[in-house]
Amino acid sequence: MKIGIIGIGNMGSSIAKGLLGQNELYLSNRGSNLEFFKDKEVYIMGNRKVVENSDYIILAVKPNYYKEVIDEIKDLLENKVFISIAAGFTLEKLENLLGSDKKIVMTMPNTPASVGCGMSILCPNSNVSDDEFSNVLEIFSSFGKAIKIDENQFDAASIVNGCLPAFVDLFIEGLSDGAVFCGLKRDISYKLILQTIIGSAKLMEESGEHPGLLKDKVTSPKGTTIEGVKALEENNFRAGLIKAVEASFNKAKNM
Ligand SMILES: NC(=O)C1=CN([C@@H]2O[C@H](COP(=O)(O)OP(=O)(O)OC[C@H]3O[C@@H](n4cnc5c(N)ncnc54)[C@H](O)[C@@H]3O)[C@@H](O)[C@H]2O)C=CC1
Ligand SMILES: O=C(O)[C@@H]1CCC=N1
Repeated sequence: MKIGIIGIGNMGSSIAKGLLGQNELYLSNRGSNLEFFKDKEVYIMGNRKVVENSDYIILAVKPNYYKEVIDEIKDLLENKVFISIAAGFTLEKLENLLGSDKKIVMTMPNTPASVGCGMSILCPNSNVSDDEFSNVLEIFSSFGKAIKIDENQFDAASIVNGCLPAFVDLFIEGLSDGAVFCGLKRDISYKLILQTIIGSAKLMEESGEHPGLLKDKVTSPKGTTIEGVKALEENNFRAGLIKAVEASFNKAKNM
């Protein structure tokens, strides 16, 4: 496939790395963040040239630059598929900026894409054909898992998808601080916490069991775990998570 990516920062470079080798890749970036790609099989050029050469164009600049870049390239998008990864850009907003006749897929990937372990949600507008959408799914599957999601589910799903890595990072950092407070060496704490989180996620995925049930299997009567669970509840752990998702959701709606 001929794929163009405009904006090679955190997400653009993660996506480009996942796509290396199997596709014709056209990249552009304002500034000089393309060192990694200089000796790779990619074409580096300006924004308009990227669009001219590609069939699928991923716009990976920050949301506040979206309008500026769309104005620069929108006359070149006839019969091409425009792919958004920006927070807060609904299909309606994108159609208003690009034209309602354009082929648009709104998506939300996440940063684990950079290690081939991303999770992406995708939602096409009605101008995108089934074959074109399959190709976009294939593009996003090359750096992790990708699923189609209904437009009315997209806003809430995009918070879980896009913002969650930062929430998980805070969780890990806090757990490590607790372990260090209790005397554990920092590097050992990260090793244990990371493997335990990966293992807990895998256990839940493979067993299909409810998280409450898996928690019950760890908590013995009068044991150590239930003490920690009580402390978490007293400090509004779950209410805090609900509020965090709600706050990010409200922000996305008002961008
Ligand atoms: N960072 C994250 O966790 C996630 C970000 N996103 C979305 O991805 C998009 C990009 O975010 P990041 O990669 O974090 O930003 P970033 O700032 O790391 O990368 C953006 C890149 O675009 C370049 N750029 C700016 N204006 C340009 C222009 N006119 N032409 C060409 N290149 C230009 C910048 O030089 C920079 O390298 C945003 O819309 C964000 O909402 C989506 C999912 C997760
Ligand atoms: O907050 C941000 O800017 C990005 C968008 C989705 C996740 N993080």
